[in-house]
This record gives sequence, structure tokens and C-alpha cells, in this order.
Amino acid sequence: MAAVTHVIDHPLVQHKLTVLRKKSTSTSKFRGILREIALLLCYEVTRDLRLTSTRIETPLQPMDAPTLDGKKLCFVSVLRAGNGLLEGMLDLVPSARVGHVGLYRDPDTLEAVEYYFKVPSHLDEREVIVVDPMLATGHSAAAAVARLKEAGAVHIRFVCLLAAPEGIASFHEAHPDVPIYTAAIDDGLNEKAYIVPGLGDAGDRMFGTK
Ligand SMILES: O=P(O)(O)OC[C@H]1O[C@H](OP(=O)(O)OP(=O)(O)O)[C@H](O)[C@@H]1O
Ligand SMILES: O=c1cc[nH]c(=O)[nH]1
Ligand SMILES: [Mg+2]
Repeated sequence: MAAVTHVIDHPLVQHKLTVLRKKSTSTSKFRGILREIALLLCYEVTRDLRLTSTRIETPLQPMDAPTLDGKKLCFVSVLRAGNGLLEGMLDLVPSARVGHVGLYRDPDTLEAVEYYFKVPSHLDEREVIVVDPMLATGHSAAAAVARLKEAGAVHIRFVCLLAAPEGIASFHEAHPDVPIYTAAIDDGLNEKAYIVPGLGDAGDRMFGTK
């Protein structure tokens, strides 16, 4: 299967991303803009969802009108930083089901370490949209998706804000069936495997930790 990466180049997304990158952006502004950008990313990642037809009554007459087909969407947040994207996605799709995968990146090995996993039932019948703002080495995203596949997920998409070419390559190698949606592909990784130019540590910037 051909691995696909979509870059969401909408001007509002690009402008908001620049605000997030600036080191002068405060924690509260960072959180607010991330929520706004997530809503726009959600609009793009859901653009090809299947529709069915439902009989409704307008004030004037009956009609067959389009509605989303199948079971409710499932968003999966990769903790912690995924929660920043999750909020904006839920603004747009409030009825979505939500799963959480708790992972942190070991600073020495750069491997993903899992500490939490909870997902809704019937994953195999849902469109599963995994959210994490940063795709750096790709280890966290690949581990999260592997766990979701183990739990039964079949139709999976991955949404981030920033991706490094290295992360895209390793993620696609592990999961060629899972498309990536990102607002930008940056230059690469620094010696600590941070995305450059990037925006720093997404979790720390979002929650004011260090
Ligand atoms: O592609 P990778 O090299 O795996 O790096 C990306 C991961 O790093 C960050 O999480 P972090 O480990 O800092 O955890 P946090 O969200 O709790 O801060 C980010 O949110 C991703 O999950
Ligand atoms: O650049 C990076 C890489 C991993 N995690 C982050 O939050 N930022
Ligand atoms: Mg972090």
C-alpha cells in the first residue's frame, strides 16, 4: 500500500502555526491557537468521510439528506500533548468517541514508553483519528498506532502539526496503510531529536512545564 502524507497548507493553518512557533507566544495563547488550528486540521482530515442518506422533514417538505455513515468517529489523543489537538477536534465533532494512549519519549533511548491505554469499543468499525502535535523520530506515533491495531483498529489516520522527514519515513515504514496529515514538514531533527526549526517541546509549551 502506498504511504501518503497530506500537508495542510490552508493560509489560516499556516498563519496560526507561525504564532505557535514563536518563542514569545505565551502558554495561554499557545493553548488557544492550538485549539483553533486543531479544528481546521479536523475539517481537512474528515473531508472524505462516507455519507449516507436520511429521510428528514424541512419546514417545507420531506427530503433525503446527507448524514455521516457508520459508527461514531474515534479520536485518540497521544498524551500529553495530543490533548491540545483533541480539544479543537471535539469542538468540530462533539459526538466523537475518545481514546487515550499515554506515552512518553525516553530522552536517552528515544523509544516510546507506554503508561496508559484506554479506547472505546468497536474500534474495528470506526474511523480512528490519532492526534499528537509532533512527529519527530516517529517512535511515539508508530507505537500508538501499533497498540490501536492490536486493539482492533483498522481504519486509522494520524494528525500532527509538525513532522520531521525522518519521522515520516519511519512511521510510513511501520504503518504504510496509515495516512499522515500535517500542517508542515520541517527540516529535520537536532542532536536531541527535537524537530527544527520546530516549536520546541509541545507538551511543555502547552502546559507551562519544563
Ligand atoms: O516522534 P517522537 O520522537 O516519538 O517524538 C514525538 C513525541 O514527543 C512528544 O511527547 P513527549 O514524549 O514529550 O511527551 P509529553 O506529550 O507528555 O510531553 C510529542 O508529543 C510526541 O508524542
Ligand atoms: O520537537 C519536538 C520533538 C518531540 N517532542 C516535542 O514536543 N517536540
Ligand atoms: Mg513533551
